[in-house]
Formats: sequence, structure tokens, C-alpha cells
Amino acid sequence: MFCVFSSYGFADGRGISILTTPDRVESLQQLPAFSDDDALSGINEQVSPPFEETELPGRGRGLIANKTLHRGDRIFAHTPILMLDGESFGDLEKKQWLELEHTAANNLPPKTKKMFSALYGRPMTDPVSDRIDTNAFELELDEVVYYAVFPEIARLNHDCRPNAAYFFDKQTLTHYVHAITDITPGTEITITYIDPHMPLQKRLKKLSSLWGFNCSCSLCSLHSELSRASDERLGQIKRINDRLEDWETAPLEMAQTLISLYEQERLHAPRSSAYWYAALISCMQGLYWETIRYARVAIELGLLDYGFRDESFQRMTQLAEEPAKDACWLARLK
Ligand SMILES: C[S@@+](CC[C@H](N)C(=O)[O-])C[C@H]1O[C@@H](n2cnc3c(N)ncnc32)[C@H](O)[C@@H]1O
Repeated sequence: MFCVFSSYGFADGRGISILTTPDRVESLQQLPAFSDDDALSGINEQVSPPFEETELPGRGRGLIANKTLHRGDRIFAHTPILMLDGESFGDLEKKQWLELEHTAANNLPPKTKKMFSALYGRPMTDPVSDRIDTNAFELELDEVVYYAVFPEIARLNHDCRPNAAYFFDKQTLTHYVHAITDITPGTEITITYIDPHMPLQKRLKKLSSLWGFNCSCSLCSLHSELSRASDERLGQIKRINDRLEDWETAPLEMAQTLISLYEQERLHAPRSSAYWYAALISCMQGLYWETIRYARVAIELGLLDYGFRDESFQRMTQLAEEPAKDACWLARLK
């Protein structure tokens, strides 16, 4: 049974509406975001944002950096105002979930409701539903998929080679966005809406069908020969990533080639996985300082792409601190 659960007081009066089942909302309420008064301190606060919102030709509103941002600088940290259980779409009649979506939006505190109403919604079904579909991020909590709206972050436009990366912290229900490259003032801040490993035609098709625009980012605008080279690199990245799942038997040069391919492709956030493989293989081979070097970069990038609670982050930290104590180092000595 799906219902709307709303809290006016959540996140210091920002409020939240959640469309889900009673037992799922009960388990969400156990999270520090709801149960620990200090968990959200410093979240949803932005005294002087490092960007300005403006109208951009052919792409609606967007965010332009108003100061130099360095890789790793925080751009946003916000809680959702709406969370919709993915299963509700399959289980309810269209009319029913439309009603529930409206109830969820209407139950928000007035200031928050205004933020939701100001969002752009690609005209498809209904004004509330369109705003949710255009702006929601998919996230998973306790193996349940939710679609969540973060109105401030929803202003970020797409680029296939973005300068910002994001992750979701499940404990505090907080969506973090950080610069993944240095960003100069006057540059638009962008994220990717899709898996950036996809080749050109797949990317164009997905962006046009789901978000209704023809991507004209620098990668999608390359000369056809350069575009072909990019697609070939992406194919090779996929093949190497598949092979490195069995990293224990892979040569270090393979992970180093992956790092280089990611750099050529300007895929900054996913580069962390290549450094992660390079650190593990170096550790297996007893290369002490190489292990630390690769692990440190994997941590720096992984923190921006997976977040600080990711399991691999704990292991990488241990590897960077003391490679000789890690299981991969000890396995070599057996
Ligand atoms: C999440 S909203 C982003 C903010 C939006 N531009 C606004 O005015 O609020 C997604 C919508 O922005 C537009 N958009 C995002 N990235 C774009 C891009 N690279 N080129 C053109 N339009 C883009 C599309 O209309 C898309 O459906």
C-alpha cells in the first residue's frame, strides 16, 4: 500500500514528502537524517554560492561559476524535498500515482513548494509529474529504488565530460556535488545525466529520449574522425575494465593504460577505479611506494564520485596508509 508521508520539520523546516509504503518509511525514519539532530548540520546551507543561476541559450537555466573552483571544492550538499518509491509507478494506476505525486508536492512547506514549482518540467504528462521526471535523481536505499528531487541541484545542466561529480550519502539523505576539475569563473558547472562510458550515438539517443535535447557538448560536437577515435577508446576502456575484474592476474601496465585512456577521454570521476586497480596490482607485486601513490589518487577521486562511506574507500585508505598490512601484500608472501 503506497501513501504519502510528509514532514514539515525535516531538515530545519525545509520539509520532505516521501511516497512509499508504511514499513519502508518506518525503516527510513531510523536513519541519522531523521533520528540524529546533528546529522544535517551544515547541510542545505549556502551563504555565498560559488555560482550564479542564469538563462542560457538553448538549455534553459543553468549555473555559472562566479569564482575559481578547485578540484574537490564543494558546490552543493542538499537533502531531497521529494522521494518517490520506484515500485509505486508499476503498482499503482496512472491516475492514482498522479494524485499521490500532487499530494506529495502540495504537502511541502510553502517556501519549499515554491522552489519545486519554479523547476523546469519537460512538457509530457502533467506539470507536477513533468517536474519530477525531468529533475529526479535515481537512488537506492535498502535495495529500494527511489526518485528524489533536490531543487537546487536540479539546475545543473548536462555535459558528457562534466566538471562536477556527485554522490548520495544514504545515512544523511544528502546529495553532494563537488568540482571534479578546476573550474574558472564564467564556466558553466555541469554534471553527466547518463553513463559517460556510452559511445556517441547511444549518448545522443538517451539524452534526446529522456531529457528532450540534442547534446552539443564539446565531445558530441567533435569531427566524425575524432568522434570515432573517442568511441574506440571507450570500447577499449570497457574491455580493459572487464578484464580487470580479475585484477590479481592482470599486469600493472593494463591498469596504467586504463588511467591513460580515461585521461584522454577527460573522464575524470571514473578514473578513480583505474587508480584503484593500479594500487591493488602494485600491492600484489610488492611495489610499496607505487601502491601508496595510486591509492592516494584513487581516494581523492573516489571521495568525489562514490563518497566517504563507500566500502572500497575504507580499504583504499588502509592500502595508502600501510600497504604491507593489506591482504594483497600478504598473499604475495604466502
Ligand atoms: C534537470 S534540468 C536542468 C536545468 C534546466 N536547464 C532548467 O532550466 O531548470 C534538465 C533539462 O535541462 C535542459 N538541458 C540540460 N542539459 C542540457 C544541455 N546540455 N543542452 C541543452 N539542454 C539541456 C533540458 O531541457 C533538460 O530536460
